[in-house]
Amino acid sequence: MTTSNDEKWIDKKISRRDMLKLTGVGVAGVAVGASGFGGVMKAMGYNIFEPVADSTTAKHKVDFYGKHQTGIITPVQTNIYFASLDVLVTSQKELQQLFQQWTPLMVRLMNGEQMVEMTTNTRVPPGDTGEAKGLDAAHLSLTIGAGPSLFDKLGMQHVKPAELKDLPHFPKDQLQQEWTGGDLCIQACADDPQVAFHAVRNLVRAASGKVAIKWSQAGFNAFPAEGGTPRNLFAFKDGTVNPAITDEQDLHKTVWVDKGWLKNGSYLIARKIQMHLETWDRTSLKDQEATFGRYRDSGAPLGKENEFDDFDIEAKDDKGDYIIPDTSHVHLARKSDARMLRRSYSYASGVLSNTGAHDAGLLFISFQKDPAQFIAVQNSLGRMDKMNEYITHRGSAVFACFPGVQKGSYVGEALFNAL
Ligand SMILES: C=CC1=C(C)c2cc3[nH]c(cc4nc(cc5[nH]c(cc1n2)c(C)c5CCC(=O)O)C(CCC(=O)O)=C4C)c(C)c3C=C
Ligand SMILES: [Fe+2]
Repeated sequence: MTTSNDEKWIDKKISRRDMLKLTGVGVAGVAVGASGFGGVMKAMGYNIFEPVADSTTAKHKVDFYGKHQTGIITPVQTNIYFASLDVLVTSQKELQQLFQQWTPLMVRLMNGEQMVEMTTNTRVPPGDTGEAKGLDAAHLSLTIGAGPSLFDKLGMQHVKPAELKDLPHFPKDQLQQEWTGGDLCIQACADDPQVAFHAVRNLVRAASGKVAIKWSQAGFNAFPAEGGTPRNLFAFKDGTVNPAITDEQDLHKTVWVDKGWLKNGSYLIARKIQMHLETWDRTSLKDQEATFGRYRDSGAPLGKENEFDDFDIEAKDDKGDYIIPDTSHVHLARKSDARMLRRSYSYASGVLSNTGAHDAGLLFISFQKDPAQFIAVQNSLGRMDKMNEYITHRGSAVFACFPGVQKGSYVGEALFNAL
C-alpha cells in the first residue's frame, strides 16, 4: 500500500515530465503498475483511459479489437497462464474503472510492447516487470470473464445471466476449494510461456488493491513438427472433434451467446483434471484405446483409418459388440448430442507430496453459448466413462466472457451499459 507520505515523496521526487514518461501518458495514456501511481495520475488530472491502437508492425500478433474477445477462436497457442481472481473493489464504478484501466494495457501487451514507456528514474519501481522485454507478441491472446460470484458481490444480480451459475456437483467430483470458482478470470495464451505469465502478472500488478489471485494454472500444448492435433499426457490426439474456427454458422450455434449484454461473448468452463499417469502407464495399449474409442497412434476412431474419419457410435461388429465401446470417452461424449469448443492445455506441476505421484493433468477449457452444453456432456460421461479410472476432477469454474472490444470502448462496456 502507498501511504500519503509515499505519495508526497513521489510528488517531490518525480517531475511532471518523469511522470509522463513513467506512465506513458504522452504516448498511450495508460495507467501504471506500481500501487498508488494511478491515484497520483488521477490527482494530476490525467485521463487513464485512452485507446491504444493495434500495432501494424508487431511480429506474431493477434489483433485485440473485434467482435469477439481473443483466445476463443484464436488458433490454439502452445502455452496458457490462467488466473482466477477475487475482486477487492466494492462498487460497480470501481469495477468499471478497473476494466477501463486494463483495456489499453491489454492492447499494449498483445502488441508485444511494455506496459509503459521505460523510465530512467531509478528511484521508482519500473512500470513494467520487464521479463517480456525483447520477446515478440508471441500470438498473445487475453480473455476476460466474469464469474457468478462477481454479480452477487457487487449488487449486479439483476444483470446476471440466468445461465451463469456454479456448475452442479457431478458424480466422482473431488473438487478442492483452492482450485474452484473466482469473480473474474484472465486467460492468457501465447506461444511463449513467459509472455503469457508476464501478461497476467502485469495486469494483476496494475490492479493492485483491486483484485487478488485466487488460483492460477500454467499449461502447455505441443504441436507435431508437421502440424496437426496436439497430444495430451495420455499420448492421445486431443482436440480432433471441434467446431471449425472458420465456420461462422456453427460457431453461432455452438459458441457465441446471441442475446443480452453478453451477445458475441461466450461461457468459459475450466476444469482442473488430475491424470493418474502412473496407472495409465501400466495399462495395455488395447485398454488405452478402448478407453478413448480411438487409436493412439493415428487418432482415428476404432475401426477407421484416419483421424478425421467420421464414425457412428451405434455401429457394431460381427459379434454384435459396439466398435466404439459404449463405456469409451468418445462414445459417451458424442451420445449426449451437445457440442462445445474445447481449448485445453496439459499441466505438470511437480510431484504430489502425499503419494509421490506426478501432479499432472489437463486444464480442460471449453467455450459454449450455454454452460448447459458442458453439463449435458459431463452427465453423459457420468460414472460410465472408462477414463474415470485414470482421472480426478480437482477444480472447476465458470465465467461469462465479455463480447469483443471496439476501438474507443473497453472490456465489459456492454455490462455497464446494462446496469
Ligand atoms: C464434459 C466435457 C469433457 C471433459 C471434462 C473431457 C475430459 C477429457 N477429455 C480427454 C481426452 C479426449 N477427449 C476427446 C474427445 C471429446 N471430449 C469431450 C468432452 C470432454 N472431455 C468431447 C465433447 C469430445 C468429442 C467427442 C466427439 O464427438 O467425438 C478425445 C478424442 C479426440 C478428440 O476429439 O479430441 C480425447 C483424446 C481427457 C484426457 C480429459 C480429461 C483429463
Ligand atoms: Fe474429452
